Amino acid sequence: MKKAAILVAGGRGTRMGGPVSKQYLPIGGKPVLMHTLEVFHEADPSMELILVLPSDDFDFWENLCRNFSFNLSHQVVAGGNSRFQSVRNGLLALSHDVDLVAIHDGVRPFVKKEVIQESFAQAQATGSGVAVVSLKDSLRMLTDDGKSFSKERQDYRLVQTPQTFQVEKIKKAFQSEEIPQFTDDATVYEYQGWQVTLISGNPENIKITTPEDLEYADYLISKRK
Ligand SMILES: Nc1ccn([C@@H]2O[C@H](COP(=O)(O)OP(=O)(O)OP(=O)(O)O)[C@@H](O)[C@H]2O)c(=O)n1
Ligand SMILES: C[C@](O)(CO)[C@H](O)COP(=O)(O)O
Repeated sequence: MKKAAILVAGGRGTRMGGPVSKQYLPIGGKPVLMHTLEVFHEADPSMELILVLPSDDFDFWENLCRNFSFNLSHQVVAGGNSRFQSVRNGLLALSHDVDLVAIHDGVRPFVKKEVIQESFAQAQATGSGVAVVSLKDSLRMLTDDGKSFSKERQDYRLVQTPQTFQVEKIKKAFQSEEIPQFTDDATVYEYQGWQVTLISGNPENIKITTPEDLEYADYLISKRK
């Protein structure tokens, strides 16, 4: 089974702020995206790697790779105006012989290679493998009249990436017209009437979104050394 990964990094990181988009910021002395590409390569060195970036950033990324002597082979593809569109562009760039594809946020560098491997195993067996984690806090639902009521937290999961699929099915799913509910790839897949398979993610696989996340990312990297 030939595998590929699409790492989406076509966003602008508005919640992080700052002059440089978050996917290029250094953690542990190296840009976030280089960590993410490396863990996918470690999970399976034969995996095809596709990196989706804003087209304005192509030269910037090439220079970063040169400055960091980053030689891991990958294909760069132009992103779209939404995450959905960036994923769709990545899917269109896959080689024709790829059977399974992991879709992953480029700004989640702390995914464990075992989670990536399990997501591929489940996708091969069932069509999909979507990383989720349990909630640690209690949960409340807000009502229109300004009140709230508690919900059973064991009935819910927080959804991460990777979200891995059989290529034929996820390509078909992404032919749908985009709707606001498509905040992740599992939702696009499910919209076809197909059930997704959940796998256990790793809790430290955070989506680096705000400046506090970057501080936590630095802490996680420092613990590895
Ligand atoms: N048009 C877009 C928007 C988002 N993404 C990617 O989807 C992932 C998750 O999105 P998010 O964390 O929201 O990133 P941004 O859109 O960059 O952040 P913000 O919403 O704060 O602007 C990121 O790796 C981001 O680069 C993308 O590939 N193309
Ligand atoms: C795909 C995702 O990371 C799963 O949790 C999430 O839905 C992305 O949301 P965002 O609003 O694009 O950051």
